[in-house]
Amino acid sequence: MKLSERLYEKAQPIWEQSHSHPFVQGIGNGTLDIEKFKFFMCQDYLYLIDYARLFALGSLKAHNLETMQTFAKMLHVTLDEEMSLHRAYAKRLGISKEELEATKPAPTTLAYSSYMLNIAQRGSLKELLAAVMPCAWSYYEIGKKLSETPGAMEHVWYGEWVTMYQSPEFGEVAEWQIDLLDQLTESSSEEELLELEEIFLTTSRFEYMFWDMSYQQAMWPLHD
Ligand SMILES: Cc1ncc(C[n+]2csc(CCO)c2C)c(N)n1
Repeated sequence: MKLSERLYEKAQPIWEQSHSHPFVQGIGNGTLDIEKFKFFMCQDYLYLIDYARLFALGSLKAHNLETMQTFAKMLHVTLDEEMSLHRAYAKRLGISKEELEATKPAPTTLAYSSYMLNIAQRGSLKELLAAVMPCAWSYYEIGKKLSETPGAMEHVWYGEWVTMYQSPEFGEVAEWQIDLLDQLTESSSEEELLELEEIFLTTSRFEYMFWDMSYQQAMWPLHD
């Protein structure tokens, strides 16, 4: 069994909770409160800045030129395509570029980004991939499922979001990460596979927490 098949199976209970979360359902059926979406967009923008750094670390840790190039391409896709979606949304939502960039990270954003950066800096390419994979993969799954709801891709606010994440281009990013980790773990020990599984499940849980944080607009306690 490939590692990705095992990870997919193990993560299903968590991913299903994300999919049925009211934030995700609200994007699909268009009922999500726009204030919650604004909160999400600002926090996600910060998240993507750190996520892009992970791709830079991937390039650094890659074993060959082709892998370096693909990480560099994903870095570009994140900074210039995915974050362009956020910049365009911010404009429509009345959030200035300065305001977007001055967003303070909420506890969950900080915990999630810090965890991934820590894993990626200390570990090899395998640990890095296990940490980043739920992001691209679970978003692609969510995008595809939500795009099946009639009207979801045409919704005045959430249509562009659904259209972007269900796109084959984002599917390819997820598939490339999956194939590379499967290839790198062909002869891994059970002990190593269990460690990678734990990382993958941890960032899957963080994905769920990110939806929930956005729904609750959960900032720091005791902040001014
Ligand atoms: C919390 C959070 N998790 C995942 C994504 C989605 N995502 C992050 S990087 C990437 C690959 C190419 O840029 C994708 C699809 C997000 N935006 N925010």
